[in-house]
Amino acid sequence: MNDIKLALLGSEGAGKSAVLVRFLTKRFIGEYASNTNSLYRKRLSIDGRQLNLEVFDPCSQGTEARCIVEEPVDWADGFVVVYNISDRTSFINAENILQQIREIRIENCKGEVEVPVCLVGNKQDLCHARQVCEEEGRSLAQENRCLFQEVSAAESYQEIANLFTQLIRQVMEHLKYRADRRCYSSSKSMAKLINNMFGKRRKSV
Ligand SMILES: Nc1nc2c(ncn2[C@@H]2O[C@H](COP(=O)(O)OP(=O)(O)OP(=O)(O)O)[C@@H](O)[C@H]2O)c(=O)[nH]1
Repeated sequence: MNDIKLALLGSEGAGKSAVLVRFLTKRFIGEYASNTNSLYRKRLSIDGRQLNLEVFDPCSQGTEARCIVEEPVDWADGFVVVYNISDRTSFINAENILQQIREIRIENCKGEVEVPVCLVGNKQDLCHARQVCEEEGRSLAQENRCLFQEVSAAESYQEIANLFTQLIRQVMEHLKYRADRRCYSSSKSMAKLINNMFGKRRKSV
């Protein structure tokens, strides 16, 4: 059974909880308590594989502060960064968060910076009040090599489900790649060790 840990990041009120709850329950619930950190758990089956999904939805008051972002960046295997298409400030904040994810991963993961991320432009139903065009979201996602989708947690489920599924697939591949690399490098060190122990002796025979 795979364990997949995701973190939701974004401005206060961007609709992080709404997007997540839509994915987990197919329902839209208008209001959520926003003054606590929440950890959601669900068992899923994707491509025939059973997984335990954990999603951290941090209390976003003051998400701009780097210390709030740092904790989930260390913990998570993948990220969902949400902004509100009718709020440019939330888009600028999403841009900063993507940058912070990169910086913190560089600092903490010794160069292993590629981590699956999806950028979500929420509240697509408010397009009459749009402040961020879809193209801007797409190009920010391209710059950061992440998935991108505009959605409306209030009105639709399918796009959100597709996006999470794609992200979870990327996370599973990423975890496998990391495990293979660990395996390869430990078998390389084992080969080196064996060589050191026996190689020299063989030479002197
Ligand atoms: N019109 C519209 N409103 C939405 C949508 N998604 C969420 N909302 C509303 O936006 C407000 C904030 O939603 P939340 O899901 O609590 O946002 P959040 O990012 O988790 O907020 P914090 O927990 O405060 O950080 C609520 O009033 C939701 O009902 C959407 O797709 N369309």
